[in-house]
Amino acid sequence: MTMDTTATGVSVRGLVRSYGTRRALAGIDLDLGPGVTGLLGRNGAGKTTLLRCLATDLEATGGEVRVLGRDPEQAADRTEIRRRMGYLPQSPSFYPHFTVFGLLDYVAVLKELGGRRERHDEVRRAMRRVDLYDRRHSRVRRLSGGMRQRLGLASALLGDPELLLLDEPTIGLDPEQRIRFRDLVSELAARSTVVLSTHQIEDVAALCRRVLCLDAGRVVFDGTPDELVSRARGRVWEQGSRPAEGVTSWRLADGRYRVLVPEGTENPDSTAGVPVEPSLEDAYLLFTGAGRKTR
Ligand SMILES: Nc1ncnc2c1ncn2[C@@H]1O[C@H](COP(=O)(O)OP(=O)(O)OP(=O)(O)O)[C@@H](O)[C@H]1O
Repeated sequence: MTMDTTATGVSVRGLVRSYGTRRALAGIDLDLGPGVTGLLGRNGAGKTTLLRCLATDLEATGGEVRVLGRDPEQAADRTEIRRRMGYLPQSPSFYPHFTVFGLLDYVAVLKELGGRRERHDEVRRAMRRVDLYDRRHSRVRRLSGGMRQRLGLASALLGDPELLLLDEPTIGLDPEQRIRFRDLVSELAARSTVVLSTHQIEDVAALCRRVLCLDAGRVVFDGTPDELVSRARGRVWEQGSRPAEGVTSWRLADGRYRVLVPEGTENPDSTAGVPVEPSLEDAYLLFTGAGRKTR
């Protein structure tokens, strides 16, 4: 595969990242452009590690990475990437004594967002976008968990980034804020590349044109949400009796069992039930390694 080094999006070839002897990313090839791409996978699959490599927060152990056409291994390119990218880490940490406005202004200074007036306008815009304008004078330590998450999002949105990397962005948001978030990201994705790591299937269904399923540091599915569901057809069953050990299944309200049959295997109880139309959640569970032991 040749490398796409155009100035938009992300291009990755053979990306490996190890922590000591543990391989968190085991050879990833990717090209990402405008729109929202959902990064799915169970705990430990490598999602955060991949986002951190793209965000210039972690160096690759092997392979090649280009972000907005730049090479994160070069100091000048790294600075340029950081200026043009927004990153919401999994557990954003803030200076607790800063006010909401003060903190965002500080980030805006680091991002070199214009002169004082222009910068303050941008900070106000970011606060309004995440509905924190009324709390602009509040100290960070006095915000609720969901408000802190929104503050992290506002900081990622500063300067209308060309690339937005969001690690589990809707954790702790109430339903109203979650809908607001979707609206905002969907609007941004019309012109920017957005990568969203999440366990929230509803967010994937609402936002993502493309999904990547990671399992043990590899991409095991790359396609649209509809294609993910199609691939699960014939692999989701409902049956009256409890399935055999070792198969992922759960009891439904009517006492029947929903059973997931992984690719390459057959339902051992096929006479006890019938295949049913898979949901996106079924497909997600099937292609992110449900039922196997965590590493
Ligand atoms: N700083 C670290 N030091 C050592 N190992 C790490 C470190 N960060 C992650 N790992 C390991 O790398 C693997 C991938 O972790 P990563 O955080 O990328 O997964 P994830 O898909 O984001 O998981 P989650 O859904 O739980 O956030 C895991 O096996 C994890 O234990």
